[in-house]
Amino acid sequence: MKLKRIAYSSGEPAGIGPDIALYLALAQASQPSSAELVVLGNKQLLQDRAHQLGLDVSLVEYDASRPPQHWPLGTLLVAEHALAGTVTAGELNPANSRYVLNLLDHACRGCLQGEFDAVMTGPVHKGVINDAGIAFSGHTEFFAEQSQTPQVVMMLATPGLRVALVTTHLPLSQVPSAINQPLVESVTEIVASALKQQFACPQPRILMCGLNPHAGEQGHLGGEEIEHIEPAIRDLKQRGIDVSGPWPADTVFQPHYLENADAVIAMYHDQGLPVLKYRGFGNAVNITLGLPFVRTSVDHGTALDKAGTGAIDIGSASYALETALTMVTE
Ligand SMILES: NC(=O)C1=CN([C@@H]2O[C@H](COP(=O)(O)OP(=O)(O)OC[C@H]3O[C@@H](n4cnc5c(N)ncnc54)[C@H](O)[C@@H]3O)[C@@H](O)[C@H]2O)C=CC1
Ligand SMILES: NCC(=O)COP(=O)(O)O
Repeated sequence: MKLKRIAYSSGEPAGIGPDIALYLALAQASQPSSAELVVLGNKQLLQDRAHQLGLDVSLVEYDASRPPQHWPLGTLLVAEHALAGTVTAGELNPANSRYVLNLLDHACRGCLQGEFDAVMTGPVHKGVINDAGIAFSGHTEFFAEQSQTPQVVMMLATPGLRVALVTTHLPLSQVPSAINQPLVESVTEIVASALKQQFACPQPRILMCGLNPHAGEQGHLGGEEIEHIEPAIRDLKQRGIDVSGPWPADTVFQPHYLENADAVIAMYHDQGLPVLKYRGFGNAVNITLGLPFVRTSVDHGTALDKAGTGAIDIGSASYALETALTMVTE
């Protein structure tokens, strides 16, 4: 079988994204025999970080014209991108924001054009990218826009729980007006189809959260359930999708409900993700559903306080890599 070529965009240079690449190169479990990992990043930065961490990693320049191959433990293949400013672990420098975006551009273009079979993203710092004058709300939205995909879905998964979101990086004040019946339906359809095709759930069972406390309490605590979410559920059921709700979010995340479900759909970021991270932080993956390519990501952020210290956990990165590989080989 042909080896898969997976891109790892190493993200914010002052964060732990580069450290993750170095530790992955040294971890047997993270060197799958069926894939070649290409780190999109900067060789000097990786060399400096390896030195800071006391790691012995051999950096090899990536050549896109050569077929993927299996590299020995301790070797890291690097697709070179130039930095614009100095990098100090833990200290953000807006001068490097364009570099971060260049990594994502390469990843997206490479996946669309067949250079890469999938991308796993390292963490970026959304704030510093915006500080540099570049509007950016997240990888999810960036990859959707770059690949001209009108609707994608953010789903995080850890063993025993998958949580997908109707809205992603939106100020809380804008969430209620963003929720409407067509959006709830299209998100649910993407989740149901991905569960079937990419996650081996032949008959996906989906639990849908309400937006308001107690799912609106029959309209006494908010009207979005009656106006948008319930009609969407009725339509989806008529189309054969096994979805129930709207459930109060403080009820549905109980084992009693979750044990009979393949995914929960939450209405907004902080309704679903804290539960997911409480259950599986460090052993969870973020997946963008609906893109024309496979994109997975770590479940955490830039961890600026840990960059260059060696006190990091690469569990989520390993899981994200493994998930990407499973998704491209299925
Ligand atoms: N996939 C991505 O690109 C994501 C990026 N972010 C960005 O990260 C930035 C910082 O976000 P925070 O809320 O501080 O979350 P964070 O995940 O960076 O850090 C929260 C805490 O967890 C620790 N931590 C995180 N990952 C760790 C790891 N692998 N090993 C050991 N400790 C780890 C950190 O040291 C910190 O104490 C924000 O700008 C945010 O936008 C946040 C989530 C995902
Ligand atoms: N909390 C997860 C998160 O915000 C990651 O977003 P994205 O950069 O993957 O879109």
